[in-house]
Amino acid sequence: MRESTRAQVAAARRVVVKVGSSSLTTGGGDLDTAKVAALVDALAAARHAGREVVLVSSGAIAAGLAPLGLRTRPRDLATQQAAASVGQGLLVEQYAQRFAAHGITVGQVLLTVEDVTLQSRYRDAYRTAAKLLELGVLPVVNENDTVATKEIRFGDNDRLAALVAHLVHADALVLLSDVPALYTAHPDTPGAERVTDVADPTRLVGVDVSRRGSAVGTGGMVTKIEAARIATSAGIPTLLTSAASVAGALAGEDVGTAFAATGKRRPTRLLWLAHVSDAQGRLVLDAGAVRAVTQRKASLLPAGVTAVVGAFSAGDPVDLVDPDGAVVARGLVSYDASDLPGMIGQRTGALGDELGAQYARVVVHRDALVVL
Ligand SMILES: Nc1ncnc2c1ncn2[C@@H]1O[C@H](COP(=O)(O)OP(=O)(O)O)[C@@H](O)[C@H]1O
Ligand SMILES: N[C@@H](CCC(=O)OP(=O)(O)O)C(=O)O
Repeated sequence: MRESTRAQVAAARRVVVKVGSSSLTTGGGDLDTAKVAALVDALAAARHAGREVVLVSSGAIAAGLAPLGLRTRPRDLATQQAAASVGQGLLVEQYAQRFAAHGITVGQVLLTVEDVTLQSRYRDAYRTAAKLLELGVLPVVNENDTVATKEIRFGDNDRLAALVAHLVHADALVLLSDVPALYTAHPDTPGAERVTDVADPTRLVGVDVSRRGSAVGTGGMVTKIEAARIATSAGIPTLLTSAASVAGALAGEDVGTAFAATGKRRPTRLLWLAHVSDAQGRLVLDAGAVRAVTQRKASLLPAGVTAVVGAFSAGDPVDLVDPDGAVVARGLVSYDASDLPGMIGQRTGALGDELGAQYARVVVHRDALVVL
């Protein structure tokens, strides 16, 4: 029989643990040092048991509130970035001090979307993380909030954690929040029940995650489910529970919601493309091109495109849709939207003769394309 997801989490040698702002803050939204200490104790015990831990921690904005005299979490991006700039150092200082008391050194890793999407950058990010782990350092990861702009932000750390789990070749992902598990509806709803196991994402039909998360967190359960989907589709078992249950989760106890691994690993860049990016436009494909792209895994050629929708630039993610408008794939387009109308429907050879060799290229290369 296949090992249960909880047993896989318990056996995982390299674990990514993500903790949300809601689990690290006081009712007023400030950093709660007692909560940080409790988390550190549990993770230090895992480390001393010979496991490798990568911590993805939110809380930079929360930690910056008090020093800036802010009473509530700012809504505008610029003030959030300023708060994160002030708070990130304080957050890592907390971790560094607490882990040092257990004889563990931490290293700060701040990532942007590009670090896990551009091939050269994610190799660098992987190398750094691998070296830190080899040196016995516990990486503390957060989004590089101060430089990330709205268009290219993860926004919440749930999806970042799933991509980091993939990046560092983790054996399991543990998502910690302020609720013990995913419930069939918001936990305040009468009759809401714990979802104990999710064999595959189709089992979530009917689970209501529409209510927003806590006042300090971002994304609520929607982004946690999305993170679990990213990780499990890449072969990484995922457990969602409260920060208070982290030790139980790492020991394989019957806590939280366990999401079973459903797929195999694939390049990180393509994971991002499938799950995180916002498509900037659409290319409508004829039936032959749909078959070529989805079944033969071929590149998309100008001859198979019947219409172009949106104002995208070369390099942007676009959706590839079938003649009925259903999204079949997503890819990074090689041309600006304004270049395409003169090319579509034509054979690449003819285009090369007519417009020059640079126009004989594919519209979306198969290496920059993910079938959905
Ligand atoms: N079906 C559900 N099950 C559990 N929690 C839910 C559900 N729907 C909404 N939530 C909310 O999601 C919140 C956790 O998300 P969030 O505040 O973003 O946390 P974090 O800071 O840990 O990322 C919970 O506090 C809860 O209010
Ligand atoms: N990077 C931000 C975290 C964004 C956020 O709020 O994430 P989360 O609490 O995990 O939903 C911070 O450190 O404040």
